[in-house]
Amino acid sequence: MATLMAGAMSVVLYSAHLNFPKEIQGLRDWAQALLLMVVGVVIFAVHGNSNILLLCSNVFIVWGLGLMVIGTERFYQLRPSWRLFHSVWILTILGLGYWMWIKPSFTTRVAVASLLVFILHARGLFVIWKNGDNHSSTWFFGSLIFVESIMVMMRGILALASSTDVNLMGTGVFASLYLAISHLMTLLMTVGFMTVCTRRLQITLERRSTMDPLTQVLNRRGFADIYAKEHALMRRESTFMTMLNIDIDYFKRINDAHGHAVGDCVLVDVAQMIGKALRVSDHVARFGGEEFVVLLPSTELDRALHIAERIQAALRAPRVGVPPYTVSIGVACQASAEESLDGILVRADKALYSAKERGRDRIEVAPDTVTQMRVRA
Ligand SMILES: Nc1nc2c(ncn2[C@@H]2O[C@H](COP(=O)(O)OP(=O)(O)OP(=O)(O)O)[C@@H](O)[C@H]2O)c(=O)[nH]1
Repeated sequence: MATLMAGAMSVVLYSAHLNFPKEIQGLRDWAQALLLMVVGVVIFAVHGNSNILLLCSNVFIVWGLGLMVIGTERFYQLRPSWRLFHSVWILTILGLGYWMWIKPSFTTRVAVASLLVFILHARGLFVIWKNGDNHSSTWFFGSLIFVESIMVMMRGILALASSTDVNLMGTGVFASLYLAISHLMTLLMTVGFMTVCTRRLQITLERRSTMDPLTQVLNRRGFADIYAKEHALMRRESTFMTMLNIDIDYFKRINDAHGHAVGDCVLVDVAQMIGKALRVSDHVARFGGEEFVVLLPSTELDRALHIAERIQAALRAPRVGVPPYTVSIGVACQASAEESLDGILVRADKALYSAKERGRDRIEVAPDTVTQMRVRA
């Protein structure tokens, strides 16, 4: 029953894959893996004494477990290890076939199959350990695979010790425990997939709501969140911060002359070039259209002007793939924690307006900035 429910859950995973094919990878493999494992378990339940059906059942289960590893690798944006997948799959068919028909040995067969499955689990665990974040969903997912691998390893060791208890058709204590845990694990594994998937979804949605999709820098909302944090820090440590309001000159002409697609490339270019000119502690956002805002924490006017000049020079330099363009920059420095985001934005905007009025491709400082700095001094 638990296994059949896991099969039903694969539909949920598949529909999540259809909704977020790029953001959450690996879901399709996980959904297919669950279905294959369900098929394998059903065949095992009806195989009676047929070796062919037993082999088919194992092939489906190992196929499913292999796809689970591929899905986990894709989920963490790694290249899928198809070589391992195919090797384990082929070795399962050859190994089981050999010890079923050519040199029949039940315990060797179990030991070999357990080793191959253990290899797949070990790879899955390694991927999660190396790439998973320190979050309860990752721990839960990893723990399930860990328990599964321990069970499989124990079965392999017991088989090597020639214990008859590893026969899953028998009534031994270990066999019953193994079957019960395996069925439960298949169901829990779908829960594990769902928890890490939900976590990834949460991160994706948060990112979508705070990032500009075209340029991949912050949007207005994301910028406001960052500003609030920097503002609190500024109040605590009594430092300065500076805002640059950057606007592309005659952007409409670029769109008109080269088309909207090239205009979009210019916007991406601006975001990238600004990003390169900043420290990791600085923040850049696109406020819509061709207007960008940069927040420079703990930065006084002189240093901010130097950064603004560096950005202008970098953008002025000719580059392949984008038409030449310039930017105007308005600079406003915040020395008082009493001022709000809107306040400093208005001042930076006024400075930008004045740069535009005075001929563009210029940097202008908001007049109140100098007064503020003097008061502060
Ligand atoms: N390609 C592209 N263009 C955009 C986007 N958002 C706004 N625009 C265009 O940006 C142009 C802005 O034009 P204006 O506000 O007149 O400014 P400008 O031509 O840069 O002139 P100045 O700012 O005065 O130097 C408009 O033509 C908008 O259609 C976008 O996401 N992509």
